Amino acid sequence: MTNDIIRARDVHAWYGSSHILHGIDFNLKRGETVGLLGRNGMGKSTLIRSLLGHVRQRSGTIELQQQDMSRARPFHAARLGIAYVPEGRGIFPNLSVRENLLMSARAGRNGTTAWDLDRILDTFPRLAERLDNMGDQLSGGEQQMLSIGRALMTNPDAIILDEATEGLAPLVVAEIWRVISLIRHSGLAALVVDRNYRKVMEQSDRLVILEKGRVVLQGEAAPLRDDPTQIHQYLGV
Ligand SMILES: Nc1ncnc2c1ncn2[C@@H]1O[C@H](COP(=O)(O)OP(=O)(O)OP(=O)(O)O)[C@@H](O)[C@H]1O
Repeated sequence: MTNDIIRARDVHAWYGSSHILHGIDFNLKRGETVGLLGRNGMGKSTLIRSLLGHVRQRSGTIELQQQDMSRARPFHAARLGIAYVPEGRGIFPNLSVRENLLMSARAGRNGTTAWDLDRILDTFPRLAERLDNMGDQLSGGEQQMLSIGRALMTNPDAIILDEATEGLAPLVVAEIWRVISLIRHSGLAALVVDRNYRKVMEQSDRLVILEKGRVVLQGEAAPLRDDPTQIHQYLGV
């Protein structure tokens, strides 16, 4: 049995007549954290959105949990245990923190309910203090925590975080990275996109770098951390 939660081969994607992804191969294995890097507009979000079925105009082979996703719709990915925290969050503004969390609660594919309300509130003490506040009364950082909390409440096998720290104050950013590290060490697989490439390198087992819709570098994170010359070259930093 393969260990891949996500397995994609030769993925192309288009927005109208703009050809954005040009034949991408990508894997996410059980339990690993992959950092997806690349300068602005290189196709990171488009790759994620294509893998999950949000981009209609796509081709190639995409399998989630060994199931063919070529015709699948976004809710299939969620059902297969792949939780997505999109750029710009996605919470219910008119529901309380508690309601937001409880409405996402469900057992994982293997029946686990390891992530329940108590564990989320232990993980995010800020949410515990705001349980009865409405989503739209939260700060940006609290909304982001809630969005991650909602994803974890589904007891997924993998979580995808696209720019989870974008636009947040430094203390909140540090808090989100603490949780990303905790998620990583909990055994859940993760795919992480973030502008802070140093943090991504530090928190990933493997790195994938995109340039103009192609994978230009991928490999174990440790050697790339030790010698970041290539990373600097591709990221222009
Ligand atoms: N909905 C859309 N319609 C048309 N073009 C799009 C759309 N979304 C993204 N693009 C274009 O596709 C290309 C890849 O964008 P994408 O958002 O995937 O990049 P990214 O690597 O995630 O960068 P960023 O960090 O800026 O989000 C860019 O040229 C962008 O302008």
